[in-house]
Amino acid sequence: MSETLQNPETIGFQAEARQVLDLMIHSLYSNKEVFLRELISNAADAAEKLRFLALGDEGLYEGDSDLKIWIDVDKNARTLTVRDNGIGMTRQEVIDHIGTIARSGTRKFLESLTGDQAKDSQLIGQFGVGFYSAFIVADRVTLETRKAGVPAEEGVRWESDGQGEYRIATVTRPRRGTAVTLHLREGEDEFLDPVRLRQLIRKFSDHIPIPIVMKKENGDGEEVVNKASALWTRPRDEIRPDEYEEFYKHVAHDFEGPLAWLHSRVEGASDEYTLLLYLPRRAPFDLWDREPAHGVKLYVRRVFIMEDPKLMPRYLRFVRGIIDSDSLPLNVSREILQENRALERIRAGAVKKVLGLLEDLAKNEPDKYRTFWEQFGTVLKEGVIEDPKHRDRIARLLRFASTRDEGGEISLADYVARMKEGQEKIYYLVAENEQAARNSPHLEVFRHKGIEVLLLWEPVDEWLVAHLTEFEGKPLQSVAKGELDLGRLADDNEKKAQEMVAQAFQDALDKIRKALAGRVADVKLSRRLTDSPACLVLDAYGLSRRMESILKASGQLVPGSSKPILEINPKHPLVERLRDERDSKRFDDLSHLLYDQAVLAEGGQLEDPAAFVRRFNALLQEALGQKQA
Ligand SMILES: Nc1ncnc2c1ncn2[C@@H]1O[C@H](COP(=O)(O)OP(=O)(O)OP(=O)(O)O)[C@@H](O)[C@H]1O
Repeated sequence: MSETLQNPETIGFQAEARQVLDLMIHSLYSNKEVFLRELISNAADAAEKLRFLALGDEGLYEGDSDLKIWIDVDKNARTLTVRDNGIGMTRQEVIDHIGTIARSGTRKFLESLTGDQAKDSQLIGQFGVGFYSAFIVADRVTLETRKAGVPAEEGVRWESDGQGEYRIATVTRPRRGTAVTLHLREGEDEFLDPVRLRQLIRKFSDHIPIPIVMKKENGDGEEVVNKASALWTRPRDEIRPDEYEEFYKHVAHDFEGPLAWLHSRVEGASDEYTLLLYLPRRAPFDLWDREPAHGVKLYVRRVFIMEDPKLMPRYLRFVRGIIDSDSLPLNVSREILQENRALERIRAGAVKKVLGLLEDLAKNEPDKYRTFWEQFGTVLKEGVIEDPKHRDRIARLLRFASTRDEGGEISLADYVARMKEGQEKIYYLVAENEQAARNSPHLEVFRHKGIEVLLLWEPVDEWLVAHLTEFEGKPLQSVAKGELDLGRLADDNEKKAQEMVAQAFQDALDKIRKALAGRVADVKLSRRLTDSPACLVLDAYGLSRRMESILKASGQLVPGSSKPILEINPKHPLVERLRDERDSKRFDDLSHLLYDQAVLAEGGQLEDPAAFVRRFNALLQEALGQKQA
């Protein structure tokens, strides 16, 4: 390396980078050989990107279209080099892609660490180890690169010891592509051993569709070490599970193996394509980002075209893998693809297959399905809203918590199968959080009568139930909206008794309405409550409070918010006390307290907490005073 360095610059990593790097080195040390997979994976991606761009501009090949990855060792210098003749990088790209370890989500990632090495190593894998895994075995890494199609003088050299900064300079590089040289740490000599390297390449990178080349043992020329054929083109029964798993780690940039996969060749009337699609074991950090970094990769006749999260609908955005089409034109651009009919058909086919895979897991591998649901259930729920065509299939895949089940694993089919004699509806409750759901006063009558209620508390659930109005002909009914309608489950004797009580409470109801004017739409006697004194109920079509606050938080205008109905339990001693209260000030205070505690029981926020405390203390003092007297 004797060329002159131009424009040398020393640049510091971001604040969190050192931490991420230290952690990676420590937590991945027991799997240190993964660095090789990561570097080869990047080199293969670079080759595939060039192959695609060269479809439109042959000149990018600079006369060399034989794409390869070379692995070289220099025993004297104790270096290992992974080199490719792929797309290469400009100086700015090196700064942006290689100089940036800490990307979106880094802080969240660091906060999620537990200090437990085994757990943290899984987390860091999920975060994406990539290029920086080189520092597990190297105390200095040099990267030289030159972008395809730019002059040789615009090469770049990047070097770092991973200690907080890197140096970058412009160099002359006649060869296009990237070479990453690892200056191995003391004791890492196994990575200078060609036999060991061959073994690792076959284990991790056999399926890489680009030839990986090493010098022959006898020093006589080069040889290809891997199979170098696209895995998905091989017959299913000839592919071992570990080959599927290694391929997943490469396409998905995941450190852990997949949860499940499907490999299928579709030969339709007008399209032929192959799907190799995977479900990850764990949700990635950017699952909730608007623009996730990764998605499914599209190939046309084995040529990589693009990686696009939009190849799958949003509610299946966790799916990874490849779609390889025989029928799309090779010279497609991203824009054309967005509107391509054939691609639309392929996407529709892929969605069906993924739903099929999920159904299969749910039926035959419930443990795996449980893992899937824990990681991605919230995302799948969006499908009910987003994909009306498959609403029924998706509804069958949903899992819920219920008043009968602590584990959150009830399917709608389970629920329907154990509905009570005479029960016509699927009852559910959407609450602020799990506790508020489980302890909600709205459930009292249902518990009393032994009717199961599904419990929901995720933000997406409000939308879910707005779109999922029925399942197998059974309407879904909120237990917190509208008149309590138990249909044929209602008891005639109870109805009569209630009419009698209503008479006795007429005056009291009027007075409470007056006391709470402006806060509630109405005050009624409750048939839902057995233990609590009061609860709030919404108009059958009104927006729930929670939906209102979600809409407000997302900056949307909420039309004149609908006030709730206060339902009171005439059998509760406090309510009886209120009915007989003659002091109008105390009557008012008690009425407000009933309302406020109904809000609190829902997990809601009081509009005027100070007033609540004042009233509450006044009554408390009175009660205590009475006791002392
Ligand atoms: N050999 C290479 N040739 C060209 N570009 C490369 C090469 N290696 C890395 N890059 C660029 O640097 C980026 C970062 O690589 P890195 O391995 O750190 O992360 P990644 O592969 O994007 O994702 P992950 O961290 O999830 O594996 C790549 O996305 C690519 O743009």
